[in-house]
Amino acid sequence: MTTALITTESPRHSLLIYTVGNSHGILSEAEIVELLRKGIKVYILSSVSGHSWSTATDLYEGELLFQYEFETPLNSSESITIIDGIMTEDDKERLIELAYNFPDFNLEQYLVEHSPADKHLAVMAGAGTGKTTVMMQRILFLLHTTNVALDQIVLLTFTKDAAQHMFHKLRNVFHTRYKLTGKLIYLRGMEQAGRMQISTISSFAKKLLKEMGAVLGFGQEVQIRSFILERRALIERFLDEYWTNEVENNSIASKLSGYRMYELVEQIASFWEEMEKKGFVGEDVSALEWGEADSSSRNFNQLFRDLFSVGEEQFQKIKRDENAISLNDLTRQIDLISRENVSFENLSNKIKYLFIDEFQDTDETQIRLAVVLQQAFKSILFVVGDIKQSIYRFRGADETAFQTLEDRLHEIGELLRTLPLKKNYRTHQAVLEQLNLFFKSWGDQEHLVYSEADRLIGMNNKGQGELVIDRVYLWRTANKFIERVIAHIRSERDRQSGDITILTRTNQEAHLIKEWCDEAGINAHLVVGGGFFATEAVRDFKVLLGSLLFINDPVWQLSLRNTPYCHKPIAWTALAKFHGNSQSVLHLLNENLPYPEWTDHVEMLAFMPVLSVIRKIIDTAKPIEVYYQQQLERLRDFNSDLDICEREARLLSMQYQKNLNHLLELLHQRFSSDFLTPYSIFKWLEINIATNRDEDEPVLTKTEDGAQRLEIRTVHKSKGLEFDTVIIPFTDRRFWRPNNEILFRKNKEVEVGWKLNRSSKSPVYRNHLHNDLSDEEQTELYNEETRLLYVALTRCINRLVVIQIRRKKLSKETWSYLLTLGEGGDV
Ligand SMILES: Nc1ncnc2c1ncn2[C@@H]1O[C@H](COP(=O)(O)OP(=O)(O)OP(=O)(O)O)[C@@H](O)[C@H]1O
Repeated sequence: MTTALITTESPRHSLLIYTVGNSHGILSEAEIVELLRKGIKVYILSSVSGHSWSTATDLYEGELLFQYEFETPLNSSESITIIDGIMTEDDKERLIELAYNFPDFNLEQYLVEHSPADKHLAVMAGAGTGKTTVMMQRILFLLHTTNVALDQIVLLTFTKDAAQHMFHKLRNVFHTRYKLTGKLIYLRGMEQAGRMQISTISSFAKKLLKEMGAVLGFGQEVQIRSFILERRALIERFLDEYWTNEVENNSIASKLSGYRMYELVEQIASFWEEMEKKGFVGEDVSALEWGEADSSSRNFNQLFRDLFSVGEEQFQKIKRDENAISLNDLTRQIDLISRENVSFENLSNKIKYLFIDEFQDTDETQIRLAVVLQQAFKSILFVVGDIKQSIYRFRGADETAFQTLEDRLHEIGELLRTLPLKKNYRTHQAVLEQLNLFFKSWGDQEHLVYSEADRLIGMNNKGQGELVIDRVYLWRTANKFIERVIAHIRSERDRQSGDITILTRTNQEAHLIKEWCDEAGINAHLVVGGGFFATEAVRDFKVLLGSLLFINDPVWQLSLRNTPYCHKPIAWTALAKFHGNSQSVLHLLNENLPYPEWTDHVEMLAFMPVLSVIRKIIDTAKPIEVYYQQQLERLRDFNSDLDICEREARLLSMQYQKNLNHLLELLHQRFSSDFLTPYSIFKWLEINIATNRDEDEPVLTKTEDGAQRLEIRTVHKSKGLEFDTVIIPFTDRRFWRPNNEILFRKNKEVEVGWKLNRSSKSPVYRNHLHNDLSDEEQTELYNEETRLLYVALTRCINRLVVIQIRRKKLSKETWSYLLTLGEGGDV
């Protein structure tokens, strides 16, 4: 038994008491409350019943600060006291034994959170088991028990969304703690969270590179660019020369098999990008092994071998000359810096603790980056993830991330301990029980790395949970299916006020659902990656700029009259009588200004900075209010319930405003110069609308909209999140494999398999290695689809609605088929 003398002063982070003789241990209730008020966690496991706690402890219970469990009978007869997780091996063994008797006490989480501060730790655990939650608690543990400052902790994750989510979670943790304790350390935490290094791995690498780039020949102001055009130009030049020589030799041109130049350029560019995503850059590319090919494909094989090796060399040179690198090889560049044995000493921030969430999605170079940083700063690593949720294979991640990290650390004499978590706090027990059956069947069939140890133990039994599998036998018409999906959405909305999310595999499916919802007058928010520049707020803003620039162009002026920057819209039909006479149209438009001060604002552009004029226009035209009215009118055509229409219109206009603010923020970031003109903004917008698929739409937070949210997301965009109700509508779409593909296998050297197939009617070209790698790829693809479905199903808290489409002959390559496996394969 630990005989530490407990005073209310001694614990810095937590106190765990197993008590035999008295219901609340060696401290009085008042002393316990005093500890809680200081932000010290208290766990009391008691074998004596009868203590009813005053309401003072209630506050702390829901916030993971206080836990009291009472259970009988117990074998263990001696009391235990553990302060800040420090315990002897003996205590630990007894605690493990005890934990069997206290199922609501989460020993696994306790051990992760309190693991010694100087040890690397990997937490590999299934969905909803509290990986992110325990990461936040771990940060508190470190703040309480070591002298680390928040800016010495780096938190990395994989997507911008997840980074934002993590930031909000951490701020919330500090906020709650501050509310409960009033302690300054938490208030400071809230303030500092904004300055902490919480980011995606690539933006973190970008920052490092800016500081360290000189070593690799990059200047301080190194740029990160996509280089799409430069790379294409390189390919074109290479093909031109290749083509010319070969035509002179009268050989290859005819054998490049009907491909047009631009098609080939496109294809080669996309293969090149794939290589980069998988981390093959510079010398790696010249060292790739292309093997042999049949006579019909031999020329392509040779072309690729030659082109990539020469092209990559030239590409590297361009990047250096331009003092820029491409996004995909960011972490790799850092890796190169480390190989130059550069000291990281001069970096502005030291990294004492490096946390990485969603670790299963890191690729090999990123793992090396973690190891490089560990070595450079002697950082302690804390990585969490779930290989069953590894869904970024296309970016180079695979299921081996944890093992690779362990191996790399081992090589430099560091030890990575792995701990599991098993209790799932997210999904209602009733739903989870059935989900476990699916997961087990996929594990049995080796589609998922899953064993009995991965079985999730459901802790959520609040309210009612339900898994609805709506088995739909092939619908004769598409309309019937749409009706069914919409009926589900409506009925879930009527049922409860929690968030509802519709999850799809692809962006295209998400857009389809959005269209169906729009047509049915249901306001649903589409959250797919990179949609920002396609939003109404951005398009309307472009029209505004166009009409400021082209003041005598009736098309722009008329378009403006149909945006919320105009108070009285003019219908296109009103112009019919002018029979296309642009002067007359312009005359009419000038008589109907968008709003009274419009002409003054146009004139201001001559002497005021453009962004100030735009601000004035927004303040005067009040596009958000106009947009609200427009939406309200539109919605009333669908729905007679005014309250509902007003609510939906309010949500839509809040989103519009959020997008507009985001755009203005981007403009400020992008254009800091005084010489900014409307034309430069216009051009920038035009390019981004046409090409930018990376910028995400900012999402309304729960507190902002305060109402039930209905969202449509791809599964990739749902990573790390949870929703009261999840609806999964498309389950019969066949897993998709591209016609053209490039595959890699790492043996002694890296082997490349490629396949070209323009359409189902054209011939297939491939090298022999592609034949070898193709089956493996098929299995990988299947397994990744299974993992994607695993992520989708595990996002739900209470209700899960899956529309399972069945046909007489159901393709095995569908989610529907995977779902039948869980029911014993009844297809
Ligand atoms: N000990 C706990 N007690 C109560 N609720 C908890 C506990 N741990 C986690 N939770 C809750 O369980 C839910 C899932 O937690 P979290 O998001 O941290 O899991 P995760 O393992 O990161 O999930 P995923 O991998 O699926 O994204 C959250 O709502 C969280 O607040």
